[in-house]
Amino acid sequence: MTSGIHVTSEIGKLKTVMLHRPGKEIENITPDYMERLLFDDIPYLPIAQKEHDYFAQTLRDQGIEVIYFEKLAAEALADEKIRHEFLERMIAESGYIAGATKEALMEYLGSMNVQDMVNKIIEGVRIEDVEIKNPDLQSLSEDTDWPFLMDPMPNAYFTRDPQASIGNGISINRMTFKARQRESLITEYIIKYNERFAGKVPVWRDRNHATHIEGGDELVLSNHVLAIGISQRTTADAIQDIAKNLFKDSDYDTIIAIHIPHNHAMMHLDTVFTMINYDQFTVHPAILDEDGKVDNWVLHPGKDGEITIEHHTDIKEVLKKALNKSEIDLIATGNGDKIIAPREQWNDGSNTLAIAPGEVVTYDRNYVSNDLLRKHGILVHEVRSSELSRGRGGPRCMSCPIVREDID
Ligand SMILES: NC(=O)NCCC[C@H](N)C(=O)O
Repeated sequence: MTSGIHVTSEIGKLKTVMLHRPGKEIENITPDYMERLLFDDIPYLPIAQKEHDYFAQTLRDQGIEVIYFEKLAAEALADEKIRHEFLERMIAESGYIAGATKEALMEYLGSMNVQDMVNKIIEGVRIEDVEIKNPDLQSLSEDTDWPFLMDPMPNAYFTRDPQASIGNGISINRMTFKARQRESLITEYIIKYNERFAGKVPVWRDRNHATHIEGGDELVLSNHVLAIGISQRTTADAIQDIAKNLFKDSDYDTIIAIHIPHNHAMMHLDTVFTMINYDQFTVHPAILDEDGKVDNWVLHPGKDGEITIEHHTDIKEVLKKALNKSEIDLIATGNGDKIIAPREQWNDGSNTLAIAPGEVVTYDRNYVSNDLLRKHGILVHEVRSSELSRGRGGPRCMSCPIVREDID
């Protein structure tokens, strides 16, 4: 076991990764709740789990240590006092700060063994799960059209987003939609109390903010350069805020903020742009204009804690300069075809997980993009994707690197 976090690139040999195996939370999605829960369809859980196990095994077969979010959480919450404090906060963030429902939830979840408690919180608590002994006005007037006292977290298998490993530290994210906001409370406890991380991981930005940032937008291009999407999920002011902290306390001195369309299909930068080698990236053509340009701003530390901001549109030139490369190979999703590119992007054809320079894990269904990657010299490990892809995230979204080897 390696302690702490060490991620100084998107592509350094992956040593340890955090996943979450989808559980019963997936079966708490119905057509009426899909939009609120950020799904477009209902995955078939047994197959989704099989596909996820295949993904985890593909990583293990490459010598990567796989650790699980839900297990790290249970370990972090072993102490009764910490567990009590966590439950109070989790229940408060689920809508019950005080009163009969809060007390009933405390009793119900507090009486479980810690792993069952964590799993149940992720799964969601239904109204009939809990007995409210002395009902109060809040519990009596509860909206019974909504079946949950505590909403399920079906997006928990996208471990990329609630946090992001950057250097030896982490950003614990204030997420945009209510459906995902409580996921990063679990991260907060893992980082604070799991002995693997406790006291060893600087938090570059915590979740106590009104402005939003999500891990799918945070790309670690090198040991001093980040790319961060200005997207549906990450706001420009949150980027400026994390920049201030990173420029002061870390080795990061360059942030390329890339503006992408603000929509569900392209919710994060990593759904349209990923790094797969020292000088190679996947890119969905829809983020570029007809001249291949995209608005981006490069942030650097200025004088007296100020930040300098330069506007650019030529992303190739910006990447060349930031990464000190003479050429950059941008590989178009679906080979840039009008039909294939959006179809494969929708199923995360751009969402590659690099496990070493020039070596990636991708969904098997994006065969045009995968073949193109191979033609560009990339080693591609395909994983199964019929059910997992229904949540709108691919191998990068489903993984949070904890340790990578440094690159030269
Ligand atoms: N990094 C990513 O792009 N993650 C995919 C998240 C999908 C999830 N259904 C969401 O809407 O947040």
